[in-house]
Amino acid sequence: MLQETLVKDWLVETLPYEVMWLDETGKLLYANEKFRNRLGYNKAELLKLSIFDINPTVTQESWAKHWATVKREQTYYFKGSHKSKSGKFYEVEVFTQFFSNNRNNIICAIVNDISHSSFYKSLMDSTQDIANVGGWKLNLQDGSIIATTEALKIFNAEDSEALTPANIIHQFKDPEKIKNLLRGVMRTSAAYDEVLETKGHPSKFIRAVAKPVLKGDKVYKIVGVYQDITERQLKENNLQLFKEVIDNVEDLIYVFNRKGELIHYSVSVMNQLGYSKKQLESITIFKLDPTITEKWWKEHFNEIVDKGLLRFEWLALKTDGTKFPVEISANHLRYNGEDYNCAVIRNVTERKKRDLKLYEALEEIKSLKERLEHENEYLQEEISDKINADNIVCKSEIYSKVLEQVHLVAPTDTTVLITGESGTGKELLASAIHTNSLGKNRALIKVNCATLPKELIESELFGHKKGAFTGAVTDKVGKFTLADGGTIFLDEIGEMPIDLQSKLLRVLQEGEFDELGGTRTIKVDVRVIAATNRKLEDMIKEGTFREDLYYRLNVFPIYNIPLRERKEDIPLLAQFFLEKFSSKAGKAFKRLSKKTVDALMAYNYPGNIRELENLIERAVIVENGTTLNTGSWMPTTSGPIKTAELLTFEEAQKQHIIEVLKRTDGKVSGVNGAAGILDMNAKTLFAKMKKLGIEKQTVFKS
Ligand SMILES: Nc1ncnc2c1ncn2[C@@H]1O[C@H](COP(=O)(O)OP(=O)(O)OP(=O)(O)O)[C@@H](O)[C@H]1O
Repeated sequence: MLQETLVKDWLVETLPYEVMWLDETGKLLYANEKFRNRLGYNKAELLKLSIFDINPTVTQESWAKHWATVKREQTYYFKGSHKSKSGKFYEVEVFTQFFSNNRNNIICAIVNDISHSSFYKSLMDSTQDIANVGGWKLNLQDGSIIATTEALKIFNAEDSEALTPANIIHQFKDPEKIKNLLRGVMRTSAAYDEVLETKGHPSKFIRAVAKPVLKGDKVYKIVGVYQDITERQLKENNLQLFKEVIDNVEDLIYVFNRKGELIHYSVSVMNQLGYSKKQLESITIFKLDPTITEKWWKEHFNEIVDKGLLRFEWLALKTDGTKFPVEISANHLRYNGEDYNCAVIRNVTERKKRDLKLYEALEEIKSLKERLEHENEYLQEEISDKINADNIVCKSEIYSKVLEQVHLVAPTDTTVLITGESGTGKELLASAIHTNSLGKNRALIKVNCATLPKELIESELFGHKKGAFTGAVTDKVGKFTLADGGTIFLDEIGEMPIDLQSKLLRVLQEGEFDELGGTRTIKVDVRVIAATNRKLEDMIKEGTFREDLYYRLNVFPIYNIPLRERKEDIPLLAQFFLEKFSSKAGKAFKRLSKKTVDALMAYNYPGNIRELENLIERAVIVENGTTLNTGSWMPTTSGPIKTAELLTFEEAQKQHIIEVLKRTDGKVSGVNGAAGILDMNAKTLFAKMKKLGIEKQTVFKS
């Protein structure tokens, strides 16, 4: 029997369950080792305890009820919580059995700690783990709290005790808030569901949910959940940040669906267009802009879906009816199988204003350019006004008077004698007289008396018959015959040999002459224009020019003024030559710089207009650009002419020719010859040299 008791004791002690025996008063009669270990008591301590120590939620009243139930049912199963010696609670399932022996009644309870073991528990744990959710239950009767592992993990707590209201509030950044929430649920059964931020770095965002469990109208327990939503919250915070960024950008951002319904918009839409949040709640593109038709929207939407992105300009409409220019980037968005048009709209009013200003500035530049062109045209016109039909440039009053004389005498058949320095334009005046004369349709026959050898002048002027002199192999028609009915221009008349002068006088007086080597007298009706740079009066005195011829020629004298005496003409003449030679040389010159004009004006031009003409021709060759600037081509400015330095024109010509010949080593014609440099016909230069007594020996002697 004893043996049997021992075996039973041994069996109970080694059972894999916690076992305890209780009497009717709730006193512990026995507890096996497992039970003692779980609660943390030794055998002696344990035998002093009652059920009220082990489960503080049990009252005398509830124990009596429980006793009665177990007695009646004999076996009874329930779940509850036990408190260890250290004060920690843990959940248990209890199988109770009622024993009655010789009026000794006991309850034998087999207790199973289910806080860690059950399948459901582990399922719940992993669910909690995945969802970062931890549960807790606070018993308001005894202040005991049970919390799941996940709940402990969220707060880095070792045991449930850390989650009691007194402990938990200090975990949060705003302890007052959680305190109030807990107070609310305890006192007024107010459930809560809040997101609270914990202390610490980094902090956590915890969703705290709690509900009262009522017994009658009294809050008996609070069950709650903590959920770590830090990650989600941060995402939400970021999203919120993005949203704020979007809302705070200047651009308007709209998202429309295919139907044209406004799905999302930035706050700027309200600010800039004047809408309220409510007005935008269920608005469509058609209300936002009544100019948009359903058909247009459909096509536009499809185009965006097709191309992915469309950029265009538009006028945004404000609620007050005013419009402003915008630039729209419409993007295709595909989300959850739906197409959206996300439009970013930029107010371009300022840019447009700038564009307008730019446009206006451009227009102004254009009109200035046109004005300049007109001015240029005007200048051109002015020049062409000054260049008359005879290609004579004239601005000066003094020269205008000369031209007046030209026009006065031109339509008459009066003989004209044009005098003036070389290069002043005597030949040009002769042409002008001719082109304004009645015989203008006939050619102007020109004879340069200086270029012809003396012995040939007669035949040149009057013609000859074959055999008239040695070398006269054919008949030759003279220039007077050619000029019959028209005009003959006798240039350098001062070079006319004295013995021919009487023959010329006869033509002038009687309109007839005898053909050289012929028998007949030829009658002609010729208008004579003669020119000379020599002082004929002096020649008369010297006996080299017939006085009667002089008077016959000098019926209508025109004195051509040297350029230095009509400097006002220089700018126009220079411009005229610049254009003439520029187009001839294929250059781009359009104008002369002021400096160039000033320098040209400062020069005295012993060679007169011809010298200016040659100067510009040279400049056009050596320079480039559109504006002619001064350069090496410019002659050194001649200062005021001192009387003592003044040479006679002939002497000046002689010295100049000698100077040139020295440089060409006496070469007169051909490449690099003096005639080329002096811009003269070689024959003329030979004649001139002869006349001036220049011989090669003279050149190399000096
Ligand atoms: N007023 C002018 N406007 C434009 N060109 C002119 C003017 N006067 C002269 N010229 C030009 O100057 C150059 C010299 O003129 P022109 O040959 O008529 O002078 P000239 O007095 O006859 O000279 P020379 O006595 O040496 O024969 C010519 O090319 C001529 O076209």
